[in-house]
Amino acid sequence: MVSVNGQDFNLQLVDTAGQDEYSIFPQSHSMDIHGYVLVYSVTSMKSFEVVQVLHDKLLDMVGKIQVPTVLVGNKKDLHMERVIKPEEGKKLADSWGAAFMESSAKENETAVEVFKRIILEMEKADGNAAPEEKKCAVM
Ligand SMILES: Nc1nc2c(ncn2[C@@H]2O[C@H](COP(=O)(O)OP(=O)(O)OP(=O)(O)O)[C@@H](O)[C@H]2O)c(=O)[nH]1
Repeated sequence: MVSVNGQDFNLQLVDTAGQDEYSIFPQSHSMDIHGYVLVYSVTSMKSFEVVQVLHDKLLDMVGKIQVPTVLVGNKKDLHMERVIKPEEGKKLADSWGAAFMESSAKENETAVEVFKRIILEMEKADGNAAPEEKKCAVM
């Protein structure tokens, strides 16, 4: 349960198995899913390329030009190993019409923030017409 703007959201999370750009994206990943969190590592150019391929596949699968998405650059605590600048992540997210943030799984606070952001994106897509409590499925 996550609270955003005084409203409680029941989040149901679906984690994908490790993906690479060649893996098939099962149709089930588009059924009953309201928003997507795409995560790359700021220490890996490969992962940054893979999220771009995954995003393309995702749009193909859901058949829309935009879906509520948050692009997350994770491992921001690894300063010495960083290869992707925040501006590059932001630019990519902007090109998708998605929200962007950087996080560290080592900081609980940024992890919670990711879920708050995807709820806001889903709300935006939903036109903010909100019943008392919502169920959201996030992948
Ligand atoms: N320093 C640091 N390490 C992290 C962070 N997030 C994940 N890791 C480490 O990165 C490794 C992979 O993390 P996972 O959570 O298994 O990554 P994943 O993308 O779910 O992996 P698969 O889906 O199994 O491919 C683990 O050793 C984590 O401890 C982070 O924010 N900072």
